[in-house]
Amino acid sequence: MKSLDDCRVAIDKLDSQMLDLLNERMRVVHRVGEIKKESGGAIYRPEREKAIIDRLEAQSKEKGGLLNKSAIAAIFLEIFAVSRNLEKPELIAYLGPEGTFTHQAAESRFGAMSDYLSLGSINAVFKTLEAKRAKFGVVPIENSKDGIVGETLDLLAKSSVKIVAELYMPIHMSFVTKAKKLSDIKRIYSKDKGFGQCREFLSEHGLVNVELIPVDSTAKAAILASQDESAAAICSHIAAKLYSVPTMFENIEDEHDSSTRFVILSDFKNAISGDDKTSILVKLEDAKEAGSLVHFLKDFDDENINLSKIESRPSKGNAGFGYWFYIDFYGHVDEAHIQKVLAKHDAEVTWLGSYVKGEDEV
Ligand SMILES: C=C(O[C@@H]1C=C(C(=O)O)C=C[C@H]1O)C(=O)O
Repeated sequence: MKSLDDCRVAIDKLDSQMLDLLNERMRVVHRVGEIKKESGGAIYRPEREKAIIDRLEAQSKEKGGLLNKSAIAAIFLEIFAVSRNLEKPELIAYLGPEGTFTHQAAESRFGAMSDYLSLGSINAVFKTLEAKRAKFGVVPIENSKDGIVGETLDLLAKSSVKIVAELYMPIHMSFVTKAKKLSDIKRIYSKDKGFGQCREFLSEHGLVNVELIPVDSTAKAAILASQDESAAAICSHIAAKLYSVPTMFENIEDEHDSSTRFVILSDFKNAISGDDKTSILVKLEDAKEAGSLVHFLKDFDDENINLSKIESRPSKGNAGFGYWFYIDFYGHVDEAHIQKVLAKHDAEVTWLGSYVKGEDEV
C-alpha cells in the first residue's frame, strides 16, 4: 500500500510528464497556427474538437479509465482553448454583464485564458461582430422553460453573422451570502425570474418575509451581496465565484431540468462533422397560399431530413401580417441531399450556419 507521501511523489512525476507532453502538443499546435495563417483557414474548428473528445472517450472506456465523457470534455476544452490562444488570440464578445449564464457558457467553450468582451445587449454582440471588433459572439437562443429568445432570431435574420456552434447549459441557481447564518439575512437580490424559479426554496427556508429586491441581472445581485453582510443573492455559480461571495446552497431552483441553448456566432463555415445541425430562415414566396409551408416541409421529409425546431416570427417592415420561419434540422449544408432541397428553394432560404450538434450537458 502506498503512503500519502508516496502518492504525492507519484503525482508530482505524472504532473511533470503531463506538462512536457502539453508543451510538446503546443509546439504542434503552433505549427497548425502557421499553416492556417498561410491558408487563411479558421482557427476554431469545433468538428475537430468533437472528434478528439469522442475518440478519447472511447479510449478511456475501452481501457477502463476513471474519466467519463464530461470530465474528458472539461479538461480538453480548456486545453483546446489554450491551444487556440497560442495559434491566434481572438476576442469573444458575449451578452454580459460578467457573471451571467452567457458568460458561463462562453467560458465553458473558450476557457479561462481567452479575452472576453462583456456587452450590454444581444444587438451589441451582433454589431461588434459585424464591425469585426471581435471574432466570436455568444448569445442565448432558447430556454427549455421560457422558449425562444426573439431578439436573437430577429438579429440572425438581418445580419451576415453565422452560427458556428451551439451548446446547452443546465441553469442552476446558487444561494450566496457573506452572512454566517440564514437568520442574519435581511434582503435578497436577484433578477425577477430568479425569484420566480426558486419560490419553493424561499418558502421552505422561511425567507418569504425577507425583502426580495429585483435587479437587472443575477450578476448585479452577486455584486450587491458581496458588499453587504446582511444580504444574499440568487445567482449563477460563476457570479458567486467572480465576486467572491460564499455559496450557502446550490441548485436551489424549483425545477432542476431547465436548460438554455446558446449559440456561438462568427464569420466562417464549419466542415462536415457527421453529427451536424443546420439553421435556416425561410420566407415563403407564396406564404398567403394554403399549404405552402406543408409543401416546403414535404421536400425535407422526402429527403429524410429531420427537423429539430420550427418557429414562426412576424416579419417586420411588411405591410399587413407577414411571417417567416426559423428552422433547425439535422445535417450539414454541404451534404448532397440537403443541397438538393435547399437548391429548390434558393430564393426563399437564408442559411444561418451548420455546426456540430450540441449535447444536453457540457
Ligand atoms: C489545433 C487546431 O486548432 C484548434 C485547436 C484544436 C486542438 O487544440 O486540438 C482543435 C481544433 C481547433 O479548434 C486544429 O485545427 O487542429
